[in-house]
Amino acid sequence: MPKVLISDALSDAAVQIFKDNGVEVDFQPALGKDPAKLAEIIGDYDGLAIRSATKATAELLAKADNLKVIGRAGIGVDNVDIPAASAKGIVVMNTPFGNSITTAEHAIAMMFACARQIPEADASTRAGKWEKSKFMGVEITGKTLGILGCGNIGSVVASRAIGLKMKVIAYDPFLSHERAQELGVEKFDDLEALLARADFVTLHMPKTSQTANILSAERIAKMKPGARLINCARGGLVDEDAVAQALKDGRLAGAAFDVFGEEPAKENVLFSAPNCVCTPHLGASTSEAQENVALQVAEQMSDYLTKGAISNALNAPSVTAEEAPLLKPWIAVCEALGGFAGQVTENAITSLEIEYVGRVGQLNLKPLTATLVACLMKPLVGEGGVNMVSAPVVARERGIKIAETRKDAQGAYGSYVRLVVTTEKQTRSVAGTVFSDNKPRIIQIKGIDLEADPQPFMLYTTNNDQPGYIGSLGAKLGELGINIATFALGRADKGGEAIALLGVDEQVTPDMVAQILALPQVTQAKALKF
Ligand SMILES: NC(=O)c1ccc[n+]([C@@H]2O[C@H](COP(=O)([O-])OP(=O)(O)OC[C@H]3O[C@@H](n4cnc5c(N)ncnc54)[C@H](O)[C@@H]3O)[C@@H](O)[C@H]2O)c1
Ligand SMILES: O=C(O)[C@H](O)COP(=O)(O)O
Repeated sequence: MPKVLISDALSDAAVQIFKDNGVEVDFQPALGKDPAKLAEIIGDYDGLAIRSATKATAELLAKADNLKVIGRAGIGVDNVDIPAASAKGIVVMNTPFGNSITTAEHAIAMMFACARQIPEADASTRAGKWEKSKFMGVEITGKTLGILGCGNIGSVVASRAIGLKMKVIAYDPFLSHERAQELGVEKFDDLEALLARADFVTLHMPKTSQTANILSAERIAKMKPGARLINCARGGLVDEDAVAQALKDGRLAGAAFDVFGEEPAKENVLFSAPNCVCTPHLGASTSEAQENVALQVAEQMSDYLTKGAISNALNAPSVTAEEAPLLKPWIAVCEALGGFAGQVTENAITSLEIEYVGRVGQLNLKPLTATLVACLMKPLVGEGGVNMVSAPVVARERGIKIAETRKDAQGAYGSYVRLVVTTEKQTRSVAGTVFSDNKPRIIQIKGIDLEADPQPFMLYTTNNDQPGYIGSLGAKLGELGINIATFALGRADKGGEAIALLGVDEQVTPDMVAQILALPQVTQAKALKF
């Protein structure tokens, strides 16, 4: 039974979902704040369910020897080292929509709070001051709202703001003009032009290396005098010192921050700035959103751990629960083809062409290609160096071009996968299919037909097609104490090149390979391991 650790304050609805799906679960919500203790026990778990308090750093992941999936009950995954997770084959998934409405509502609430200084007015009233003239606010109706990042949350904010009779303008390089029109927002291509125009600016973009400090001191200086700034996206997008100074100088009339450069924010320059409303990262904190994201993440993680289905992953292709069983036998074919090619290829690979022929071409090809490439790269980069999650990136880093083609059913098998590997010196191919027993077979090597059943240990030889070879190979293996489990043969033409792919009961050692190579007809011999 797979085992999941919940190390953050997820709704306990997640616990029941895991149990109902046959997943053992440990609910330890305080662990996210105790990285040392988390590191001690992480090795016991197949899955880790988190919010933003748990930091899934490279150091933690180095100890996570059994971990297969990290599920973020929420949106932002800047607390997960995704490259480190990918390198270990850990799928990272989030719940991209579950808290969008709730967070958009918080941004709107913060806009009102800062337009009417509600927190300060509340504190003053409770203190018995009745400072009616001190808290002069502004109307929102008719004002211009500038949205930075108009994705899931930004577009909900836009629709609510339009309902409040605001004019909405948006800066988002990935927002199409059609989508902007559909949302009823005016798209700005120039961020500074938007800043000069907007009465309120609200951020809804992820924090990445491109967006960090996007509202720098220079840009804050270009905001419309008297504007108000809301950040319910991520700390680090805005220069907090510059905002505090602009509030003190009166250049900005107000600000509202839910997120901070350093969290938990026990101290921050904004806390003492005038007209600044602060909340402790509450954007997603409604019972509705927390239930949504907890249920969703528990379903997604269970589906992956028990059925191999992948959804909302940031570092792996999606596979539905319906697709997973259909893909399984073809994944085995891709493992065999990639494993074979990776072990027999001796020169630097420049390109791979993967042909999906017949019905296999109707499946989701991304996981098939990723598996094939991972198995092919393993002998080249080492067992721990690549997996299905990291394979496309590792291949790209090595300058290997990958092409996928779908072809109509053809040949005796109708449906098969053919891998063509081009190196600096030559082009070679290997093909495989699924037999009626739902097991993989290698059906062609270098254009020569054969039928080989992949085995954990194999021996591959090429030879000149002359009488006596099979006998001398069998005798040599007998002499070496190697038991033959399966024996597949093929040849191009009579007297031409012939191939043999044998399943054997134990690993053929390099010394044994040298003795096989010494047989008169042999041109190539390789010990293979799958
Ligand atoms: N305060 C909270 O509790 C809370 C809750 C949920 C989400 N968030 C945060 O809100 C942010 C937005 O979430 P979302 O679900 O809307 O994400 P999303 O991916 O749906 O939208 C983000 C948008 O930002 C845009 N973008 C990317 N780079 C940009 C750039 N350089 N300039 C302008 N726009 C850019 C993208 O095109 C996209 O449209 C994330 O950072 C998320 O972590 C915070
Ligand atoms: O990215 C998110 O989903 C939000 O920042 C919510 O974070 P939280 O789950 O820690 O409240």
